[in-house]
Amino acid sequence: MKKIILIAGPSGAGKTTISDYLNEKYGIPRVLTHTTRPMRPGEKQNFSYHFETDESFKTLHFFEHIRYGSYQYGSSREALNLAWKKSDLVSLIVDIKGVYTYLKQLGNKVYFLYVTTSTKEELKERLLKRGDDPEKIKERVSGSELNLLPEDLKEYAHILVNDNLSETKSKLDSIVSRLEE
Ligand SMILES: Nc1nc2c(ncn2[C@@H]2O[C@H](COP(=O)(O)OP(=O)(O)O)[C@@H](O)[C@H]2O)c(=O)[nH]1
Ligand SMILES: Nc1ncnc2c1ncn2[C@@H]1O[C@H](COP(=O)(O)OP(=O)(O)O)[C@@H](O)[C@H]1O
Repeated sequence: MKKIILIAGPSGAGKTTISDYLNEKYGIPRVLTHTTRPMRPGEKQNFSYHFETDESFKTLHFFEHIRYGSYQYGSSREALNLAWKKSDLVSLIVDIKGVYTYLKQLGNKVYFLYVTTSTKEELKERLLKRGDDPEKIKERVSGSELNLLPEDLKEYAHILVNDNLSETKSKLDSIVSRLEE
């Protein structure tokens, strides 16, 4: 059965790192989403995201989309189907609002992985190290941008505390072997 590992959690928790690991070790492709935010150092067009202008973003057909500050983000059904053509198991990084949409539309095809760290300080340190703008970091670690796990999503969430990367990888190994059964 086709399945999607839906990855959500605070900025800096390790969502991209996890998605990259799943891709590199298990060939689980990431469903690329579209954004109008600028590329960060090290990011590549059509690799991290499909980077769009406000104009090109308007022309796309979205499954769901959201705005974060002055930037837009969205995921398309086309991109999901494209990834499912390559593999029955795919991953997708979304924010918490996106999780509601996917659970509603795709039901038991969704394996919801909520990634977090034990402390907010760890998130801030990682984001500083990653080279994020300190003003943006403040926004990302407060309010709705923190992407806390809402009470009503707890029953669907598989919580992964990513403090230690090697422990995280071994937890991911067990998750993948269960999902591939
Ligand atoms: N709902 C939704 N959220 C998205 C989409 N693409 C990215 N996001 C979320 O947008 C937020 C900001 O992403 P980004 O600017 O890359 O920063 P990051 O959180 O540091 O990785 C993150 O919470 C992502 O999970 C999308 O297509 N739909
Ligand atoms: N377990 C970990 N311990 C220390 N640093 C980590 C860990 N997991 C990820 N990182 C680093 O933290 C930063 C944020 O991770 P990233 O995967 O970009 O998070 P997100 O996609 O959730 O914003 C990156 O520089 C990444 O290399």
